[in-house]
This record gives sequence, C-alpha cells and structure tokens, in this order.
Amino acid sequence: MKAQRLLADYMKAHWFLYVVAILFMMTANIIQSYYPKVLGDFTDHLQAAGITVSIIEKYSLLLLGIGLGYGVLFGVGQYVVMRLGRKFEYHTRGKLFGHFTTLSESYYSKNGVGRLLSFVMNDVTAVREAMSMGLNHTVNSIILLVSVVVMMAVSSIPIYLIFVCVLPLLVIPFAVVYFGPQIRKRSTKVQESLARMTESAEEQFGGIRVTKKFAVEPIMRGRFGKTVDKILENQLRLVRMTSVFQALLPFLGALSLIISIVFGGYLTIHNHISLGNFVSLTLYLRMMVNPLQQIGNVINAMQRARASLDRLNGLLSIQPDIRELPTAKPVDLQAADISIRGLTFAYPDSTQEALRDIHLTIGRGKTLGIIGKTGSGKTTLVKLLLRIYNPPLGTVRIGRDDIHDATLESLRNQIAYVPQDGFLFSTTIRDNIAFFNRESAFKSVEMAAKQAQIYDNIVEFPDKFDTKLGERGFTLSGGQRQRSSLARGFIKNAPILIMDDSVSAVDAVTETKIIENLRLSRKNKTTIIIAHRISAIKHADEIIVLDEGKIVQRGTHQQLLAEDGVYASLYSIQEEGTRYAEGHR
Ligand SMILES: Nc1ncnc2c1ncn2[C@@H]1O[C@H](COP(=O)(O)OP(=O)(O)OP(=O)(O)O)[C@@H](O)[C@H]1O
Repeated sequence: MKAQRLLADYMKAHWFLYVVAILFMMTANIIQSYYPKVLGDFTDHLQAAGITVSIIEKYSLLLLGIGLGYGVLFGVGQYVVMRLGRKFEYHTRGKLFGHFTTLSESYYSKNGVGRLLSFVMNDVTAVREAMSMGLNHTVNSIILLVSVVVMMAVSSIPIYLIFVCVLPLLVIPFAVVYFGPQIRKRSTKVQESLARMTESAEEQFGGIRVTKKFAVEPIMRGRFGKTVDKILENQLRLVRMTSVFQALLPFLGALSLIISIVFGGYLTIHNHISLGNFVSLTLYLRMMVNPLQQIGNVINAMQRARASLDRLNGLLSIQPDIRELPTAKPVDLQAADISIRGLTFAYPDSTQEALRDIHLTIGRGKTLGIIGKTGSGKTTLVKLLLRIYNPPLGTVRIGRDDIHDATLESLRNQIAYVPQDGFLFSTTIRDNIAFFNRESAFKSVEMAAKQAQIYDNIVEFPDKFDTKLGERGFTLSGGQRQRSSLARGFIKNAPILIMDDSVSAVDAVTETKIIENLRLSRKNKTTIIIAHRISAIKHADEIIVLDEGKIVQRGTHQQLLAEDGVYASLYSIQEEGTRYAEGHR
C-alpha cells in the first residue's frame, strides 16, 4: 500500500470531523475579515462626527464580538485538526511496524535499526506536520484571502487601486513554483542524513562496551560527528533556501503596502477616496500578507512531506522475499523425515556459494551433529530449514512435500531454534524463557531452566525468575545469557530443536550436563546440534563435517574417528587441549 493511500484512507475515514473543523475555521476567518471594515467605518465616523461614547461602545463591542467569534471557532477547528494529525501518526506507526514484521532477514541485514527508526520517527512526523499544519493554514489562508478580496471588492475602494496594490502579491505563486522543487530536494537530503545519524547512533550505543574496552572514544566521536556534520550541512542548505523563500513573501507584502500608502494617500489627499477607505485598504493589504506567508510555509511543509512520503512509499513497496504460496499447507514435522537433495545456495547479492551440493536425510527422532570451520555454512543450512532464506525449489523436502509447500507458521512453530547469541528482551527472566508462550506454567519454565543448567543461577538472583533483565539482558554473564536462551528453546519442546553453537560459552562440565539432559528429554524428537567442540555432538546418530559449503565427511563419532580426516584431527587437537588443561590444574 502506498503512503498516500494510507493518508487518503485515513482522511476518508474521518471526513466528517475534517469537514466540521474546516467549517469552523472558515467561519472564523470570514468573521475576522470584517475587522478592517469596522476600523475603516470607525475612522469615517470619527472624521464626520468626532469621538462620542456611543461610537466607542458600538465599535468596541463589535471588535470584541469579532475577537471572540474568531478565537472560539478557530480554536475548536484547530484542536480537531491537530488531534486527527496525532491519531494519524499513531495509526501510521502501527502500520509501518506491522510491515516491518513481514520483512525478512535479508532486508534487516542490509538496513540498520537506526535507519528503520528514522522512518517511524522523522518521516511519519513530517507527514503529520504537513497534514495538520497544511490543513489549518491552507483553510485559514484561502478563506481569509478570499474574504478580504470580496470585502475589498464590495467596499467603495476603487478597483484600479486594489489591483495596483495587490500586484506585487501576484508574484508569490511564481516564487512558489520556482522554490518548491528545490526545497523538496534539499528536504530529502536532510531526511536521509537524519536516517544515517540514527543508524550511526544505534550502532555506537550498541557497541559502547567494546568502544570503552578498547578506549577508542575519539574514533567513535569522530564517526558520529561526521554524520552530525552532514545533517548540519544539509539542514543549512535547506534553511538558506527556505529563508530566501520566506523572506521574499513579507517583502512583497511590504511592497504592496508601500504602493497603497503612496497611491492611496495621494487619492485621499485629492478626495478621490475617503480616509476610512484608505485605512481599510492598508489594513486589508496587511491582512493578506500573513495568509500569503502561511501558504509559503504550507508549500515548504508539503515539499518536506512529499520527500518523506516518497521514502515511506519505498519502504511500503518492499515485498517480503520469503512468502507463502497460496496453496501452502501446514506440515507435521513429528511425522516426517527431512530430506535435502542437491542443495546449492548463495545468499542474495553474493556470488559465492555458501552451500554446495548437499545431500542429507534427517530422520525423524534422530540427532544430527554438524561441525566445521567457521564460515563453512553450518548456520546457513539451518536458516534454509527455517526458511529464513529460500532454498531452491525441490532441494528440501519434508516427507514427500517440498518445504515451499509448507505454511511458514507451521514450519517455524515446530522448530525451536537456539542461536549462539540469543537475544534477551528487557523483561523478566521468566518471560524471556517462556517467550513463545507467555502463558506457560511456571513448572515448565523451571524445568526448562533446569535442563539448560541455569536454574541454580536464577534462584540466586534478587527476584529469582521475576528478575528483570536490563537492556538486552546485560545483567547476565555471556554464559548465563546463552543458557537462558537455551532454556527458551527447551521449553518449546518442539518436534525439531536446532542448537546453533549454543553451548559455546559454557564450561565443559556444564556442557556435558546439558547434553545429557538433552538426550533424556528429547528421546524420539529430532535434534540438530551445531558445535565447534566434538564433545557436544559425539553422541549424535549422524555427524556431518562441512567445509567450504560441502559435506566432506559423514558418519557416527566412532566411524569418523576411524577415518583419516578433518574430524579425527580435530578430535586429537581438542583431546590434547583437554589433557593439557587437566595436567595444569
Ligand atoms: N546474510 C548473509 N549474506 C551474505 N553472505 C552471508 C550471510 N550470512 C553468511 N554469509 C556467508 O556465508 C558463508 C557461510 O556462513 P555461515 O554463517 O553459514 O557459517 P558458519 O559455518 O555457521 O560459521 P560460524 O561457525 O562462524 O557460525 C560465510 O562465507 C558467510 O560470510
């Protein structure tokens, strides 16, 4: 859906309130346009009959009426429009967030969090401002201008005088046509540099611990400084352009006033027009300057909003690259083997193949171990099983069906994936563990914590399972974080559990206990364990060794040890390391 559609749909849904607000503001401005006429008449009265109490009473009451009428009607109209604007902002942010949730990992790997935030913050605000201010000012200005022109036309001020005085103001539309597109271009640049700053700030804050440990704060300040400098540079270019534009408008207003004083004054001296007409004319012209200036502001705001709308359109038009086929059916992973045939895969935008000609069957209820050098394609393989990326058609099957024929929900609901650096939310440890179902019984949360060997730590925390974790769970150590995220995977008790190097940060004794718990609790359930340490996978029914995206060895632990290959040499290095460590205890 296009961003303009969002805006149009919203306005259509609230058309009644908009009409009421516009009517209020129109009436307010019509009332206000009487003000110069009243002062003009007052001047004529003064000139004809001198000042009297009754004249003062009459005109002050009239002016009070105009003031009150304008104030109340305009105030209510403006309130309604502003309120609608804020609601639009709220509504649009919700829609954008909804869209974000549909986008796949490849989008997030290319766009930083800061950039995404900037859509939700800066762009939505720019559109809201243009919408509220635009409507307010446009209605006010147009109605006031029309009323003033009508009032002048029906007054006894000669038309030729009005025309000559208004002449400089007619330049305004041309100025708008000239400046508008340039302002828009510069606004786009400002929005883009704001997005880059938010992105940089997010990254810098995220990496603040690393920065502190390496004492490279000046580099960090320098990097951030560059993004801020760029904003300043772009903003100043925008400000220069808008300032010239906005200064031009009052200048033209002043010019028309000067003409009215010179020409109108001349006509008054020679009794061609009354003194009251002369006063009214100058006041009318003065009254036209503000609305004209406001129209200029509205055009600026509209240009900014157009730039933001274009960015939002770009975002909303991105189609998630992982989509479900209309014919997709739920699958039952408990009842089917997974077979991979001739799977070769390269990441989008990458020419290098991350996986090459993989043939593998993961039998139901079996445990598969995956080992291999860093970057050998282990995580890629499981990402394809989860359809975080799309495997080529026909290469991955669940039972007899292609994985593309499965609904994403059924697939992901039946797989518990535990990554190496499991993200923890700023909530209680209990909610973090029971993430997939917040309603899980406390008993199951405790059980999962025990299986992941984190229970003993949690009961020592100040509020035990109700301990709130800080931003990203920083109050926990690396190993505790990893085990909490492991508990989150265990509690799901899913037909398939994938542990992606998720015991790397625990000591050997804890690892052995976790693996033992795993074997007991996951009897007859499929488990895939990716690890760098052989100790974590040696019990598996089958182990594959990946190297540069290819399976170079496969078999049980014993079979692989018997072969002269990567596995056996890795084993002897790791064993030697363990013996060495034990010898030095
Ligand atoms: N999103 C991505 N876009 C492009 N290339 C990627 C992406 N993710 C991984 N790669 C590349 O794909 C290859 C395999 O990466 P993968 O993460 O599967 O390795 P791994 O065996 O899990 O490594 P590790 O043991 O370090 O976790 C690497 O060369 C990596 O650079």
